[in-house]
Amino acid sequence: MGTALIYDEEMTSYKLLWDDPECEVEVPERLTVSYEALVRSGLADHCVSIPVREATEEEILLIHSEEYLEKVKKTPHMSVQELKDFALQFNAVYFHPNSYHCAKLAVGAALQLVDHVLMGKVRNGMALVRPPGHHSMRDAACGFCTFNNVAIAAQYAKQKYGLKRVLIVDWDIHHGQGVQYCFEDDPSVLYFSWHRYEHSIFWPHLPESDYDAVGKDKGVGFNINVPWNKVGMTNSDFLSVFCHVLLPVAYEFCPELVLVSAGYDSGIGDPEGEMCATPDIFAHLTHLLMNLAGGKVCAVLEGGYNLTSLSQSVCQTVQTLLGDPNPRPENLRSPCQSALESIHCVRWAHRRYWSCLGHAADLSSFQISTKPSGSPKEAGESTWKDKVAVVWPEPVKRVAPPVRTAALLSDEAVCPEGCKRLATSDKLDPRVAGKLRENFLEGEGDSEALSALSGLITLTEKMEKDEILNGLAVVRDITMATACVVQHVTMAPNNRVLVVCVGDGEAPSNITEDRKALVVRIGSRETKQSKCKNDIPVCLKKGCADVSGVIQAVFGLLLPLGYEFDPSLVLLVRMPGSEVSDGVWQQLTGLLQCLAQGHVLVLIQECEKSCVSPTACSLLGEPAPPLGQLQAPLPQDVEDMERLRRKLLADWTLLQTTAADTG
Ligand SMILES: NCCCNCCCCCC(=O)CS
Ligand SMILES: [Zn+2]
Repeated sequence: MGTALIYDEEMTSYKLLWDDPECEVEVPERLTVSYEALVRSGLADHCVSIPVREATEEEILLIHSEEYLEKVKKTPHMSVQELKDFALQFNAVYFHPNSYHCAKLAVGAALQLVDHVLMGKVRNGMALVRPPGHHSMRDAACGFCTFNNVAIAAQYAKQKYGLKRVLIVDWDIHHGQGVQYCFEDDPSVLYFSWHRYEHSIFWPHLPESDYDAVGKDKGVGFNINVPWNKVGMTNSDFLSVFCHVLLPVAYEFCPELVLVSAGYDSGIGDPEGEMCATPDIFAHLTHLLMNLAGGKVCAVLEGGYNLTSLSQSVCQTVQTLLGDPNPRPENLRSPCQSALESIHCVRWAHRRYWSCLGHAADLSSFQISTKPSGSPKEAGESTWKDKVAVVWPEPVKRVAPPVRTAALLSDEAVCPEGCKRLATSDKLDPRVAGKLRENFLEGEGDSEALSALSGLITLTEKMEKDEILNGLAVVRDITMATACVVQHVTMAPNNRVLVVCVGDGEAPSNITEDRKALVVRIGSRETKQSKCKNDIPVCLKKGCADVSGVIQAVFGLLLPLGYEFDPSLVLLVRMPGSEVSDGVWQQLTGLLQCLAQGHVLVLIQECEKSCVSPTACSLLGEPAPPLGQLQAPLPQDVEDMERLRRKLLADWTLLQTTAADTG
C-alpha cells in the first residue's frame, strides 16, 4: 500500500493584499517550495497523487457555526477595504477574494486523505494545504486559519467511519487552541500539542495553553499541552517529549487513526518558532507514530514560514511515510532544563488519567520557574526580517539499499515473502573462519555451525555496506550467534551495536566496558546481577508476556537509551521461550528501525521459527497491528523501572523526565 500526496496549486491563489507584519510570513510560496522539493527529490513520483476537492458546507458545519460560515461566504465579493475590515474582527488573519475557495480546498484535501487511508486505498499520506487550520474556532478565524482542517477531519472520520479513538498530534510550534476547544470534553479524540509559550508571553497568550489544561468533563486526560517556555528547543527536547509523554499515552489510548497537524514552524530557522530542531527530526517523529493505528497516519500541513526549513522538513516527513530508512540523529544531548520542567509538569498533570504516567514524580521536588507577573507583553517584537539568519546543514541523503530484507535460513526453510534469501555459498575468508572456529566453535569441525556464523558475518557486512537494509537469521545457538555478531561489529573502530534481548537468557559474554556494545535485556527476572554497566536488565514480573510492561520499558528506557547510544546496528534477539506476543514483537521490530538508519538484524532460535513471517513483515516496513488499549503496568514493575532509570541517569541524559533529575 502506498503513500498519498495531496496538493493542488489552486491553494496558492490567495495572498496578503495589504501591509500586516503579523501575517506577511504566510505566503503562497510555502506550498510551491514544498511541492517542488518533493518533485525535485523524486519523492513525489513514489507517492499516490490524490486530487483535492472542495469541502461541502455540511462538512464545514461539522465544526463551524452557520453564522461564521455565512460570514466567510461573503468574502469573495468583498473589496480590499472590506476584506481588511472583515479581518480586523479576528486575531492575526487576513482574507482575499480567493481565501474561501482555498479554505474549502484545504478542508477537502484533508478529507480526501482521510477517506483514502480509512478505505485502505493507501497506507498513509500527506496533504499540503493552505490556509492552515488548527487555530480556527467554531465562530472565528484565527492565526492565518479559516476552517479547522484537522478538527473537521477528526469529526468526519468519527461520523463516517464510526471511529471510537482518534489521535491528533500537533507538532506545529503554535498551540492549536481551536482544536483543543473542539475536543476538550471529548474522550474519543486525544489532542496532543507542544507549542512555544514562554509562560504566556508568546502568542496567543492563553492560560489554557499551559500544561494544566488537561481537558474537561468526560474529556479529562484527553488534552495534552506541552508548553515550550524557552526558544531554542532541540532534537533532544523533541524526542524526550515523544518518548516520555506522547508515545506511552498514545499506545495506552490505542488510536484507530492518527492525524498530524504537521506544522514546521517548530523547525530550525523559522521566524515564528525560533527553535533549533533540524528537519531530519521530523523523520523520527513520523516514524515513531507509524506503528500506531496499524500505520494509518494522515499528515496535514499547518504552519512553517522558513521556506528552506519547511521544504526540507516536508521531504523528511514524506520520505519516512514512504518507508525509507531514517537518518541517524545528529549529536543528541541532554534535554534542556526548561524542557525537563515542562515534561515533568505535563506528566504530573496527567498522572491520574494515564496509567503509564501513574508514577510521575510530583511537582514538589522542584520550584517551577515562575510565570512573569502582570499582563503578558509581546515577546520582543522584532519582525522576522531583522532576525539573524540561521544556518544548518542540509539533511543527509537517505537512500534505501537495493535489498530491504535479507533472510539467513536453513536450506529447507521457506523464505518469507518479500525477503531475499542470503546465499551462504559466499566463500568465507579463511582467516575469519579460523577466528570463528577458535572463538566460538572450540575448534570442533561443525561445518553447519560455521556456515551459520559466517552467514551472520556476511549479513552484517552487507548491512554495513548498505547493500541490504535489515535482516533476520534463524540460528541454532542464539547466544553464540549474538556473541559472534557483537564481536564482529565491534571490531570496526566507530561501530556500535545495540543488542536488545527479549526474553530470559544469558547476555552475550563478550560485552565490554568500551561502550561499543550496549545490551538491554527485557525479561522476567534478574539472571545474574549484570556486572557491566553496558548490560542493562529490565525485569518484568510477568516477563515479556506483559504488553504494557514491555511498552513502558520501550519508551521509558529502551528508545531513549537507543537514541543516545546512536548505534550503527541494532541486534534484536528473541530469546527462546520468551512469551512475547507477535504483536509486541512486531511493534519492537518496527520501532527499532528508527535507529541505525534502519539496520536491524533479528536473531530467532531455530525452535521459534513460527515468528519468522511476522518478523519479516515488520522488517519489510509493514506497520505492526494495534496492541489494543493497554492495561496499567504492574506497580512493582513501574517502581523497578523507575529505580533503574534513576540509576542510569548518571550515564544517559535522555532518560531524564524531570528537571530535578540532574545531579
Ligand atoms: N512573532 C511573534 C508574534 C506572533 N504572531 C502570531 C501570528 C499567528 C501565527 C499563526 C501561525 O503561524 C499558524 S501555524
Ligand atoms: Zn504554527
